[in-house]
Amino acid sequence: MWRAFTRLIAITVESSSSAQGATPHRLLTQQFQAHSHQQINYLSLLNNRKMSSEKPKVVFVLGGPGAGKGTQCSKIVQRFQFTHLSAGDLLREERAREGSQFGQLIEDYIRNGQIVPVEVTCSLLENAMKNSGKTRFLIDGFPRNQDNLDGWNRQMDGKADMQFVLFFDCAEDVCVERCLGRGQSGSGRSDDNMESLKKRIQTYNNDSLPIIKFFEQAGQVKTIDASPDAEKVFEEVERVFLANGFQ
Ligand SMILES: Nc1ncnc2c1ncn2[C@@H]1O[C@H](COP(=O)(O)OP(=O)(O)OP(=O)(O)O)[C@@H](O)[C@H]1O
Ligand SMILES: Nc1ccn([C@@H]2O[C@H](COP(=O)(O)O)[C@@H](O)[C@H]2O)c(=O)n1
Repeated sequence: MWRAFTRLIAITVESSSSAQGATPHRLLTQQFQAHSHQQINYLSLLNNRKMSSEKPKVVFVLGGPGAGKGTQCSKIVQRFQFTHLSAGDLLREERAREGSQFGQLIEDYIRNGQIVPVEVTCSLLENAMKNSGKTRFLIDGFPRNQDNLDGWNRQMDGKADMQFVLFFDCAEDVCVERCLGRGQSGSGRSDDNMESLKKRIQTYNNDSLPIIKFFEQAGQVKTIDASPDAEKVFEEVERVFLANGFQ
């Protein structure tokens, strides 16, 4: 049944432009919701370790595609005691995992620059948090839309303390240039190309920016100018972490 479902997804993506009033995302999500309930539990079963008794501290790291989130997270990990969990990396790992029931679904969403249903992503994040045995996390590229945010609140309620949102503010043309540069240097990513980038940027503007605005209104966003070189950007990042009590 699942194979039939994933085939259906591929067909849906191809043919959805002709479907009246139905975006590829809406169709993919509807198909996912209709079939996912019995499939999803195995992700929760992958790990039955308990989280450490200390409630984990979480920093959400957001910004446009290619803004430099991953680059800065590596620097934060070196300087402060944080564990970096990239939602995109976890999804790519799950896509590549032999026997994964979500591989094709994830690939379809990634190639189309759309956001994978939160049940998959949040389970991957929670499992990774548990597996690490650590208590300070940079959660990079999440929450990316309302579904991500609602899913996190549902699944992680009372299980983690969000400290702040680190927002890398970067002009669209700079983001595009960085992603294309990354593609040319052999990232191997199926979405570091102009066609996917247009969709990723659209998703970012339509779905991710409202989430950043929501956190901003709650006074939880630390905005960093991501346009200078990576060392300069990190000077600002370091200041934010020190000012928030991290050593
Ligand atoms: N401040 C910077 N100046 C110039 N290039 C940068 C800077 N930061 C990162 N880069 C380069 O830009 C590309 C994208 O960076 P990175 O992978 O960190 O972005 P990202 O925000 O994590 O991207 P994505 O959301 O697509 O995963 C990489 O090739 C990286 O080396
Ligand atoms: N919360 C998320 C994060 C990512 N994705 C998908 O992965 C793609 C790549 O993400 P990066 O952060 O590594 O750029 C992204 O375009 C989405 O398709 C997701 O679905 N949900």
